[in-house]
Amino acid sequence: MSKSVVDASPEAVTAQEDWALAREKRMHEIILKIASDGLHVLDARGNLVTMSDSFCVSLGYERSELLGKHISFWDPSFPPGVFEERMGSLRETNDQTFESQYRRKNGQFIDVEVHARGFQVEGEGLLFCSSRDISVRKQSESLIRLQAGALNNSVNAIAIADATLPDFPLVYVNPAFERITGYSSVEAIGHNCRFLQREDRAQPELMAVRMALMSGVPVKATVRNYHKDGRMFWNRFQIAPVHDKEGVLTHFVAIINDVTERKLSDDYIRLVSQVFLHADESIFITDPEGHIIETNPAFTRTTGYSREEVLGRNPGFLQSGRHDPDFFSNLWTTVLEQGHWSGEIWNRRKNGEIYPDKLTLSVVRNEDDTILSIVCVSSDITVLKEQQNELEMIALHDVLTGLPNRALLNDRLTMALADARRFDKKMALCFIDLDGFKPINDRFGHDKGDQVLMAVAQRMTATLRATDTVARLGGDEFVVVLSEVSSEQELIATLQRIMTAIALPHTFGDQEVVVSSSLGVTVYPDDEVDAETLLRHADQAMYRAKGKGRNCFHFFDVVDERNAHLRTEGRTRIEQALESNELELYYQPKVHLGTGQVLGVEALIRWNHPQQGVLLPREFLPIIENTDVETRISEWVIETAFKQREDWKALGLDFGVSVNLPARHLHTPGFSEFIGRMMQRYPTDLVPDFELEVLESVALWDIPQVTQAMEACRQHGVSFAIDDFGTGYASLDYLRRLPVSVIKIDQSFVQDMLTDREDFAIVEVVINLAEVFRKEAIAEGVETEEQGLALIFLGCTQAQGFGIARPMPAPQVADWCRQYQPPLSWQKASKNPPARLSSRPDKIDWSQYTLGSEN
Ligand SMILES: Nc1nc2c(ncn2[C@@H]2O[C@H](COP(=O)(O)OP(=O)(O)OP(=O)(O)O)[C@@H](O)[C@H]2O)c(=O)[nH]1
Repeated sequence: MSKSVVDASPEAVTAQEDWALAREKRMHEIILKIASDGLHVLDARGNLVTMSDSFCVSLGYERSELLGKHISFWDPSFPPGVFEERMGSLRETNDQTFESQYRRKNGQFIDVEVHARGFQVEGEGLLFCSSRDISVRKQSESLIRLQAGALNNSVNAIAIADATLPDFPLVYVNPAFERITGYSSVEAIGHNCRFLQREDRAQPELMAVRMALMSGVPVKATVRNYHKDGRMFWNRFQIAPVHDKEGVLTHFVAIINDVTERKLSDDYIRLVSQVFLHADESIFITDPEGHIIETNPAFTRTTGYSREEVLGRNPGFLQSGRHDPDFFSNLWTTVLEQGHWSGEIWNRRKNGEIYPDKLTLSVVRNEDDTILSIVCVSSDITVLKEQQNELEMIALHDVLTGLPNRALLNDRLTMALADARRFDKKMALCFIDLDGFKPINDRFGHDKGDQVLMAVAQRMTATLRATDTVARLGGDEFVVVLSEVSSEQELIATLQRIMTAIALPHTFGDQEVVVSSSLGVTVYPDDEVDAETLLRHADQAMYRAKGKGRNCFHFFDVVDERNAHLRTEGRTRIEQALESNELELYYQPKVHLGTGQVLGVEALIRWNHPQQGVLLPREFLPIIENTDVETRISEWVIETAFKQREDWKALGLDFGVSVNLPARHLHTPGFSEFIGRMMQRYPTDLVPDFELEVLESVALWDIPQVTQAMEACRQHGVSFAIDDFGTGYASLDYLRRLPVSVIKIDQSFVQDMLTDREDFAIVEVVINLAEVFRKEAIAEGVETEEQGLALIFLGCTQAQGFGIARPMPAPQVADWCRQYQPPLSWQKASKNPPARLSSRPDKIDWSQYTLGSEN
């Protein structure tokens, strides 16, 4: 320093300046050597003029390899021509920073940030460039971009919470989080994640998560969370703690998955596998080719085969041999066509035992409809079958004898009938009732009765063929179905065998008991009806056998039955006739033969049949004999006659009316009260003027009862006549005791009295009897003048018959009464009655009388 002060000569100054220059140059050289940025200078054409060592190193070239090279040698973004353009703008702006990529000698590119500045040296324009390798920065920038992209596009919801703040608020949530939870990032950020929970916050998994977060350790869990709209979803998440460089916990990153669907299907699969493992049903699964691919423990328990023994095998080893090949081919056809087969099958266990299985086969298909597998579920129904058989046995058999009961009989009978129809065979049904069985019970006790029933059952079974059926209906009633009958003789022989077997003695101690039987038989197809009717017919025939005196058989008569059927139909039709006013009463006058005075009229029913015209009582009354219809019609007859009598009374015709009373009606409870009501409803001064005619046979039925019934009616003012007298065999004593006022001589005697001596005698006797018992006699069926005359001679002056008047409709009666005149012969004879005739019509001197002259 002192030298410069001391020595300030021009040489010294020049030397000093040179030194300073050299020093500066040296410094520049050093700078270029040690500079870390890649310093380099380009001339106006872009050729490299000088550079720092670091520039050479960054490009991997020797200095000599680079000097003078055009910029495009390392920077492809400056091809020749482009540099000059850019340089121009550089000169203008003078200073520029830009990023580019240099190609290294080894071909690798490096990212650089270039700072360029133009300058002049001795009039030459140069460009100073300083380039810095920014590859590392670039890489981390792109990594950050990549990470952001990954977060935004992740299908998993991601949430980041600040671990340094109380309550760990969220600082970031990705779009998947927004999608899965329904909460936007604005709604979520700043809050603890618990907004995804509801009242079930005590889930054990959540507790574990809280503990882990407090301890700052990673955690995984699956919990129930709730979408913003309230929907529950299963959230399977994992939370990882994030630490800074110093190891301080700063954040938690949670990856969240909605696994609802999977969880449900997992749960379902878990459930199904539990069912599979613990089911009582034996299950095996086959592939589409029928090889077993899985079995459950119940399969092993049932069949005795372990899973390992059967895997890969065809289940044919379970076959019992009880089904024919068709059975299995049908089974598989059904499974493949309908996807399902269910039924019972006999299988064989490993120990050889055959057992009944209730089997269901189901095809499981893929989405493309190809078969995935076949599932076979089966239950060993051995016990069930045994119980079923036992129940069937109880339900279908009689407990005492073990024979089929009514239900099984119906089955067998229906089958036998179907067989007979199909094969055109004869079959017979036999209804058997023991005779006098009740006394066995009464004498020896019910137990002994039971023994008899059991013995009878055994004997009958032993007597018949295996194809026949012996059934017990109850009590001492049995039914036998003879499934094939070749001839009547054979059938009769069988019936006799049955009767003989039943009639074998039963021994109780030292007592021997014999029971006979009554059999009712019907044969198909002679009796071509259904099973139920066949049984009814056999039952009816059995009653006929009982009626014939028991210990015999009776064949059901189809013709009889048909008539009975017609009777039933007829009954219904007659009831309809009553309802639709098709019935009418005709009246036949009863007169005094001598004076012609009308003493009364007998009401006689007629049916004005719409198709058949007027029907007489004998044409339809027999059909309803002894039925309720008969009683109803009788009530109608009585009331109509009462009414008619009142009408005639109004016309001044004061004669009585009589009606024919059916026996059943007389004995109907309340009959006398009915008569009482009629008398009250249609009162009269003439007593008695209403007469009930009862057949002699009816009157004799049960004299004390009939007498009682008649007396009860007489209290109400009606009288009784015995109709058709002489046809029964009334004892004189009965005739005396019966409270009847009139005896009507049956027309059959009257009609033949002049030709048949016996009839004449009967007429005479009846007239005399009536006189003796102080009853009036009236002759029915007088057809000729001679008959009337003979009756007068015999002392009978009252008569009715076609010879006097035919029955006529009510409106004609009044006119008839006005005009009727008896034959003169009758008038004359009754005025001068001859001495009583003897029982000899041939003794009558007819010549005294002029017959038919004035009538
Ligand atoms: N021991 C015994 N008796 C029974 C059983 N079921 C019904 N009875 C009796 O069997 C009898 C059958 O009655 P009926 O057929 O009218 O008696 P019956 O003496 O054979 O008379 P007829 O058939 O007219 O000859 C009745 O007394 C029943 O009480 C039973 O299971 N065991």
